[in-house]
Amino acid sequence: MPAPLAPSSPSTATALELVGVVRQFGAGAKLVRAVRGVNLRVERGEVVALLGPNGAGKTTLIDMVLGLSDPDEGTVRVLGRTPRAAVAEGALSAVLQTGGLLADLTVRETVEVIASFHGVRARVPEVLERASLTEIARRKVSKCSGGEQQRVKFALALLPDPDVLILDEPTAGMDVTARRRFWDAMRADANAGRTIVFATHYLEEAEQFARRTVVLNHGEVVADGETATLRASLGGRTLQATLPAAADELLAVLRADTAISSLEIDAGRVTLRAHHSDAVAARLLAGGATDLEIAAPTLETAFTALTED
Ligand SMILES: Nc1ncnc2c1ncn2[C@@H]1O[C@H](COP(=O)(O)OP(=O)(O)OP(=O)(O)O)[C@@H](O)[C@H]1O
Repeated sequence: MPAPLAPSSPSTATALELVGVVRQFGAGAKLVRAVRGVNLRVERGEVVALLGPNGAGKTTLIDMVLGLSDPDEGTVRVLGRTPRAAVAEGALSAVLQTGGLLADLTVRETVEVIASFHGVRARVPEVLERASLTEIARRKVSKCSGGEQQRVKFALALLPDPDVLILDEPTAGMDVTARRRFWDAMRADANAGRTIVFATHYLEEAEQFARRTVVLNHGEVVADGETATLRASLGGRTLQATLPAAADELLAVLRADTAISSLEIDAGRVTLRAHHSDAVAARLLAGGATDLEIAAPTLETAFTALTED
């Protein structure tokens, strides 16, 4: 008889493994299929962006990864164990959109209270530093900006020194400077080898911060790959040019070109998206168009192409 498999140790197990995960709400005519059979594997040390429009299922998925709810079908494993076991061991923690802080405590007091709870008071100075909170440690939470409060939550999530950190739209509502400060703190942390999965609406956050992006739409994974590859393969290039006075013939040629995925005209200027941009550019110039501009694809165009219904 083969020996039973030993449970994989946290240091070697896959950080995150979702197999056939389904989660539904309601019933009958009101049935919402929020997550429809998601398979996802994240290795240790990866930084992954979870991107998707409103209602795509990101929060539902994250809640299951954290053990806050159970899948109707399928399994979720974090470091080879159930999410709740991973949380209990301090191997998994999160920065969530919801969940309040106590307004009357200072930043330091807040972190100290939770550190005592975890039995890790010695980590307080390091964690304050990592979340860029040392300078405002004596400020009351009620006086902190939204961005600063999110960094307090980030500090709390770091207290158990988790192997896997999950963030659900951590910078929602922050201004550009606050977002940059938040991600600077996060980047330093990711470089130290933590596995990070974050949901975001901000495409540039995925581009700047995550090597890998998973796009979710209607509860399904519609793309999963290197962020840069995803952008290049799906976005095409954007070309803009001023049309000549008599442009009918040129436009007819462009409209018949299957390599051109969109074409708009505004005030005599044509904007189009195309995969074979050099050939399209040559066609535009041969047809008398002027002031040609070619822009590299952005993740935004890729994202739109993937999630447009
Ligand atoms: N408790 C619930 N009861 C009923 N429907 C729900 C519940 N929670 C989520 N849903 C529905 O499930 C779908 C997915 O929602 P979810 O919050 O996971 O999306 P999301 O990608 O996180 O969206 P957002 O970016 O707006 O936060 C939506 O249609 C939502 O209305």
